Amino acid sequence: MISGAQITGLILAGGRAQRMGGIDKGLIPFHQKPLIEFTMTRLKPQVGTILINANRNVTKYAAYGYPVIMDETPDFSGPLAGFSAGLKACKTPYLLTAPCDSPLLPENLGIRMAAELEEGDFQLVYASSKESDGKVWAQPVFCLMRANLQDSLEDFLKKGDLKIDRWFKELKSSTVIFDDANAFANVNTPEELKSLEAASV
Ligand SMILES: Nc1nc2c(ncn2[C@@H]2O[C@H](COP(=O)(O)OP(=O)(O)OP(=O)(O)O)[C@@H](O)[C@H]2O)c(=O)[nH]1
Ligand SMILES: [Mg+2]
Repeated sequence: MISGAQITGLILAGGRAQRMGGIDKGLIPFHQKPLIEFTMTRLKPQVGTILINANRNVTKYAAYGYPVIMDETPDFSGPLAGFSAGLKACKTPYLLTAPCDSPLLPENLGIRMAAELEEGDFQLVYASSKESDGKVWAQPVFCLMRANLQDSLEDFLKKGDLKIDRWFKELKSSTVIFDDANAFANVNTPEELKSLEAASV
């Protein structure tokens, strides 16, 4: 069985947050605390160690006591740039990613995805959420992967492709469906921030 100690948690906070007005999304206050702290609190018990992927305010993120890694490419080329930096810095056999803007992420994210990865001998497992109307949505930035995928991702990015689902299709991958879609609620705009805050007192 894959243990939490074998997993490095990668918090993705490297985006531009354009829909939030271009400020650093991980640091905006949510219930009076920087948003990233909620992802950190939920992820911490599920992993052995944490890495923070950020491209701005590195000193502020470093104050949490975890390594802060930046994208190698300075052009905000998307979450796969964060995955790539994470895989390079990862010293455990598995990497579990979660975005900084989903403060209610499942407490059993790691354990369920690890069970799926192991059972099917997959290279990568991503989360999906089931809405109340039964629709299932991929949540590809919640992802457990083998740390040996670094070369595969490098080759993919070298082709100039940035689409996360296209990389997944090159791999032996699977998904785990979580019934509580609310756990994946994410904050993209100031309005979403307000309404999620009101809904999660
Ligand atoms: N490392 C890295 N992560 C990114 C990049 N773009 C997005 N992400 C991360 O991917 C996750 C999902 O992205 P979005 O929700 O679109 O966040 P965003 O790109 O900052 O926001 P918008 O600019 O409004 O799209 C977030 O955790 C982002 O931090 C990037 O260029 N580099
Ligand atoms: Mg984006």
